[in-house]
Amino acid sequence: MRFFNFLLLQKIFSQEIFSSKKALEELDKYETDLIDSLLQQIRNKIKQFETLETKIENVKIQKRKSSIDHPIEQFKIINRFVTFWSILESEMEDSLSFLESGSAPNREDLVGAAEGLFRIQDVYSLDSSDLATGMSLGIQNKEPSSLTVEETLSIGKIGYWQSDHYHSSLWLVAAWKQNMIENDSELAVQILDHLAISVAELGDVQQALEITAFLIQMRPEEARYGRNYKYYLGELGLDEDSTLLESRGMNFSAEHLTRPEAHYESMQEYERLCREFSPPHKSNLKCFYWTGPSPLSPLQWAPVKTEELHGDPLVVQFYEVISDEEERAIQFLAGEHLNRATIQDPATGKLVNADYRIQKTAWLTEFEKLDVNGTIAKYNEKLTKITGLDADYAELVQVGNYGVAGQYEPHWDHQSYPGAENRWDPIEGSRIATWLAYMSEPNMGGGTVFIQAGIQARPIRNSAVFWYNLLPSGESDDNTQHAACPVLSGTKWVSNKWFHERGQEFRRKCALDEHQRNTYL
Ligand SMILES: O=C(O)CCC(=O)C(=O)O
Ligand SMILES: [Fe+2]
Repeated sequence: MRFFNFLLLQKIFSQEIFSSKKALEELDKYETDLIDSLLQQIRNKIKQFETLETKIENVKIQKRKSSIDHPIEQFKIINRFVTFWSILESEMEDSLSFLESGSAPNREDLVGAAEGLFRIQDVYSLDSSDLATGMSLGIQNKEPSSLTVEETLSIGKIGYWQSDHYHSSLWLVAAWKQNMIENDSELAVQILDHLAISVAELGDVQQALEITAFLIQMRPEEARYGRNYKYYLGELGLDEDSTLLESRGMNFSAEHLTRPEAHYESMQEYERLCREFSPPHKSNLKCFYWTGPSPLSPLQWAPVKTEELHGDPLVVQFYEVISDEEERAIQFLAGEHLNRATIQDPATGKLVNADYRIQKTAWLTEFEKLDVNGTIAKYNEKLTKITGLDADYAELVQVGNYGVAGQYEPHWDHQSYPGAENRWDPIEGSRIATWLAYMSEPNMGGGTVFIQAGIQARPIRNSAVFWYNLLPSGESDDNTQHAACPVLSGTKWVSNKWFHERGQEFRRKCALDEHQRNTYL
């Protein structure tokens, strides 16, 4: 249409217009076409914008109904920024400055969010289909978040591209089940294409063969499926005429597939303890009001509600030791300093992200410019009064905020355990004790488990867990290995204070017996 008008226009303007009626008639015709063409273009744009409007409205409605505390919602928002908003931006022919700023989520965030879902489903034994179609996960007054088939498929594909065929199979089967209802053949092909390869990679060639048979029916023109089919037949020692040994119809499954071996020894125990939502009652433990480690440090703060969580190693939880205002202030101060927790790569010496720790941390000094009320100094002072250890001989307050399914796998806080390469700084000594305060309460998950002690400390707001990493002799207490369970839903803020050995000599006298255990606070 446009091209036609252009030719006509060229013809008209190659002559004088006012001096001939014919030229005017042609101009008139051109204008009629121009009007039709413009109206058509505007109508197309309106239709396109109406479709966009519906899409955006749907996101708006969905956001209102669901909570960002839900891990599925966390995946969805990152996915929207990586896929949806950027496409929308080009359709709107207008740029969304946030997307160009470089701070918008990227593919790495999307992979991290999908891996977070893999982690919580493993640790808490959750089924992919249940997660995809909506589980409340302790979030009240909001609808459980669910995924579209496309989103479930994209989680499966992320697993696939990460060569994590176990999780890709679980999510692709979930997508397949969802798509049985919607019955979109293009999506069906994509799901089965990835699923066949994933299950074959895990050794289930029989199922790969059956899936490929369906793919051949759906896309006979795709030669690759024929080749794969032959390959799987060969693997199974069957010839082309043999009928399939099993026929599960279209009920593909991944339940029988086994998860690859854990990559560290204490993983099973870590996961078991994290799953213990209501811990077994231990009758030999006490609750009491802790009135301070007298006589060296007489109580100056207040009697503290204390619960023994374990006797040896001694682990206690102090309740109501941090106020809401203090929590808010510390979270605010940490805000601008939060950085992804890193570890030193032993090979290169560079700081790198570690998958075993999904958390952002910030170190707070007593001299933060924005700390107008001296919150950090007062906090340190309080810790000294409660624990009897000198907070001047300790690291700065470390504040941590966990990300999607954030966790910290089993570790020791001190470095003098057997096999540790670098013992602690000879001047400051090792981390004698840990104060771990919970500054928010996740809806589900996010407890701290102690592997050898076999306990889970609940992340209860305003409370703190305290334990000694070293025996009174100064030797390492190897039974203090602990881990942060993945946050299943909600937000987890913690703050740590690591007291060092030096400077505590008169506050915590060392024992003469090398093996004496910690029996008092
Ligand atoms: O967040 C937790 O529950 C534990 C954190 C921890 O162990 C650490 O930061 O060293
Ligand atoms: Fe720790």
